[in-house]
Amino acid sequence: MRFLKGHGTENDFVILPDPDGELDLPATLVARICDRRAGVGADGVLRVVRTKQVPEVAGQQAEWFMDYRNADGGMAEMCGNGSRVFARYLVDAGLEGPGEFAIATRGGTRLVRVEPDGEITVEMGKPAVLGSSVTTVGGHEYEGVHVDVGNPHLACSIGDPVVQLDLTHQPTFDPAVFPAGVNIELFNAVGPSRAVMRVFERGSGETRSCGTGAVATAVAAAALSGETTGTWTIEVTGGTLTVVLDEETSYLRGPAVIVASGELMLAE
Ligand SMILES: N[C@@H](CCC[C@H](N)C(=O)O)C(=O)O
Repeated sequence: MRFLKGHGTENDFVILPDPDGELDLPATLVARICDRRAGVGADGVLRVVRTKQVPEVAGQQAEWFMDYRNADGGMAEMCGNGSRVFARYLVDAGLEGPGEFAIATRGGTRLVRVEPDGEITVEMGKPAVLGSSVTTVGGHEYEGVHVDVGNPHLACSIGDPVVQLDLTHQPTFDPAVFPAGVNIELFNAVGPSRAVMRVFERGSGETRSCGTGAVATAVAAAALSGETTGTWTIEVTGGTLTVVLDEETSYLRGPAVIVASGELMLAE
């Protein structure tokens, strides 16, 4: 099985080209591929399949479907960094031209644009603010904003420096609010339009970046000053992302690179 490896601000993915939808990809195989010692190692898998081959998304107006899986093999609706890496692969492979095109995701169709400097912008849709909830990290309880970016987030502005947090264990969350689990962002607002964020992702643990989480963080950070729009710089462990919030939608911009390709020996 051919694979490629790529990342967006060090949120890393194994890319599996499967244009005709022939690949059987059970959760156990995804988990083995993502294993950082016994597999290739990644935060998730991006299966590249023609939209028309997948009944659940076949109605979307996009040639290619990003079948995203978390490192534990679970499916998620959307992945912001993965969308950029997916777009980078499509352009590098000559499957889409450079410029603007749509991709299908479980969270709906997303427009992507390759910028002149090589960064990629993804239109992320209008984030939904659904109230507040709490999490406990290292014995400290933090309140945050429940934001849906296609997938669920709890974005918490905290007084403690995020660099000091211990995110080696699953933070607590309220299963009544998040019955399907949640991605948890902890952030410090460090300027008028800038925040430093760490994240514990559903199905992947702490990652060095999360694109949907950066959008959720921008929404929560803006809300602190009573705003719903603006351009935010989100510093993550693996780099820097830019989030634009406007009245109708949101945009995520950042780098996306392919770093390797090869032949996968793992099989079910
Ligand atoms: N890293 C991603 C989000 C991946 C999905 C998430 N773990 C979930 O389960 O919702 C991003 O860049 O958005």
